[in-house]
Amino acid sequence: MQPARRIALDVIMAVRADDAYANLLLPTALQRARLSDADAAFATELCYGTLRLRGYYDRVIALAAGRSTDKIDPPILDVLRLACHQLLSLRVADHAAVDEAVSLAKTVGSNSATGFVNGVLRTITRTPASEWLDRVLATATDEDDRLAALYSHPAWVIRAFRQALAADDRADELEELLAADNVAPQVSLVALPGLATVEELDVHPAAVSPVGGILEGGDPLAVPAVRRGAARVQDEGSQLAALALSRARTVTPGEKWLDLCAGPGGKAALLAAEAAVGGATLTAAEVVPARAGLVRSALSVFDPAPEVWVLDGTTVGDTHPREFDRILLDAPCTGLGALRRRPEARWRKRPRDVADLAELQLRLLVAAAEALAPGGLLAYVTCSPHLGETRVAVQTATRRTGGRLVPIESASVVQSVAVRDLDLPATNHVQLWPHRHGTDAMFIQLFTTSD
Ligand SMILES: C[S@@+](CC[C@H](N)C(=O)[O-])C[C@H]1O[C@@H](n2cnc3c(N)ncnc32)[C@H](O)[C@@H]1O
Repeated sequence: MQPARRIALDVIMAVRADDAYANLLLPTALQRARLSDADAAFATELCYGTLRLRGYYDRVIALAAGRSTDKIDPPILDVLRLACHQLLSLRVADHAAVDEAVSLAKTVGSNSATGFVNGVLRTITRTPASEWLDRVLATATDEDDRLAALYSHPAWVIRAFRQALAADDRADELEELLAADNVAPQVSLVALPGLATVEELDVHPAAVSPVGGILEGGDPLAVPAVRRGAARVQDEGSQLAALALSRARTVTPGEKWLDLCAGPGGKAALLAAEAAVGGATLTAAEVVPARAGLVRSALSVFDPAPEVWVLDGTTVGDTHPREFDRILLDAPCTGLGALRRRPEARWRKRPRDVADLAELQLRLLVAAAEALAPGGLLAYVTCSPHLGETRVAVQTATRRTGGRLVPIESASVVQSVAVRDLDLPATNHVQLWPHRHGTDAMFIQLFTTSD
């Protein structure tokens, strides 16, 4: 049995059974197995590809097996999904994919299950991949179901994306967005100002960020600036979000900045660098102690290192009223804007998560508003384009703060920071998109106060 397939199956099963995160589990598993670069790349493609396209493969499996996938033993279903990815997307030789799947099935199921896997996969191999697609699409009940099948997204996520795109007058870009979610992003790096330069990273030019670059393959730790903590892996949308706050206006030395939801510390590191260059002081807060530890380690490259508080951000208005000149609220959110880099996330989130998170986002926004000094700047950021977490949150927070929080035109700020024309619509906020900007779908709204 090939170790790449074994590792991929183990990770896929852990994601399903234990709510594990593939992007945390897989690198450790690969390191432990000491695979060659080629085998590690194969295991990664098998694992991420299978998790992403699970929705489509389940439809093929149901047709080939003649039964609904919830009637299939979950570990056996995982084996079938893994084989589907090889047969339908990677065009691995039929016999290799089927024989290896049967061997894997023996380790997780009964003899009859092994026969079942063999039978279902032989059925799949008898029909070309393009015809399976036609057959699956023929079963679609409506347009949302067709898109759900074709792009392997839950239908409720498709509806949320359609609404968010329509609100930006981009309704006709839905399929481009869904397709972009199924392509693994390139690795982008940020050079922390004052500690490293983009030139010394020796990488390809960034798509939009003035402090970023793109690493085309290879290990980020091979870049010396990354090894010494002066550069980090960071999505370019996140870079623009942090810079929108730090560069919206000139920094006055002595300004006090707060990153209210800082874990694991990516934006905090960029803000700390910007603060140090401008003579401001950053404090980072995070409610989960272990994540506050990650923030501390992200900030340990600075001397002096910014303070990190373990703090429930919803209380900051009471404990630190009118104290901070700039606040970043990178709110806990569904992460629907980062589906490219979190292959299993689309299947894990539920519509009710949006409602729970929206309430927390509002409480954090209201608290941040109270902690903001008169005339200060607040950046509300999510890596989700869901309107409930973006525009609706902004409108509700504006009301709930009795008008103290005043949205300011953010598109021109973000555009002025970016290195190329972002073609942003004339809206108050900024919504970035993977298919347009090559970034996660970050939402950015800057606010000031009315007093
Ligand atoms: C979207 S992440 C922030 C990502 C971070 N800014 C970065 O760039 O690395 C949101 C963070 O908010 C934290 N969080 C959730 N509820 C919080 C609360 N009530 N107060 C402070 N932090 C909270 C989560 O634990 C999570 O680490």
